[in-house]
Amino acid sequence: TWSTRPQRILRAVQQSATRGDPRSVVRAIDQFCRHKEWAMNVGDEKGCILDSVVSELNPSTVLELGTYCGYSTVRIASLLPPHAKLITLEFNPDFAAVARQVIAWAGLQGKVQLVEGASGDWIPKMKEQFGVKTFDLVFLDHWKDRYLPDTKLMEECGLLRKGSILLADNVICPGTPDYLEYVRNSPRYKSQYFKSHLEYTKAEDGLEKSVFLG
Ligand SMILES: O=C(NC/C=C/[C@H]1OC[C@H](O)[C@@H]1O)c1cc([N+](=O)[O-])cc(O)c1O
Ligand SMILES: [Mg+2]
Repeated sequence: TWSTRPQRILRAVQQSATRGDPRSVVRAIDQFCRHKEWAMNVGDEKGCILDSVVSELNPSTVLELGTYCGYSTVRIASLLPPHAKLITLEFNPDFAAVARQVIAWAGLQGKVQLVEGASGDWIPKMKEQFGVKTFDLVFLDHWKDRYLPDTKLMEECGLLRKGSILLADNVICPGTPDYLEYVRNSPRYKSQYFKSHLEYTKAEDGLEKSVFLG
């Protein structure tokens, strides 16, 4: 087929969602992924858990690791207070190109900084490049074997403060066993598992919410 799945997701947004209406963008992607082609967005079920964590925390600084098509970027950014900022890292340039357009369709480009590149390269540069002190919330949804090394890197770079929240997708499916073991057994975190399902399927998955204790 001539297009890629992210490009077909973007087309679905442009055909079915209203410019400037984040909820219609989220709905268009969920409809497409539920009825046309599965894709690795956090999805509507886990997305509601994500929404409740963001709304309760009301964060000023958010880091998302793994943008993909921008689905969770739009969900998070649409709930942020006026001066809050969301930095989202994406390694794959084709995903990043689609995500920029999805975020723009939702009218959220003013709240979102999409950075292309590897999380391991960018995390040490967050302070100098983006004037970030610490993150109130980090949403981990990138390569599953990068969750643990990147969490340790964020600790080492002083990007987490007492009360910072890590919210991790896919801790059951595809699974992040080394990360789970770390945040559940480290005295520096208080962890909680939110049981759910793999996006658009009946398979079990869930989100792990971990508070950094400093
Ligand atoms: O690999 C997943 N996410 C990591 C994405 C990795 C790709 O996007 C970031 C990087 O550019 C890489 O090319 C994933 C996979 C499944 N899955 O069911 O296979 C479900 C999910 O929710 C996922 O986030
Ligand atoms: Mg995921």
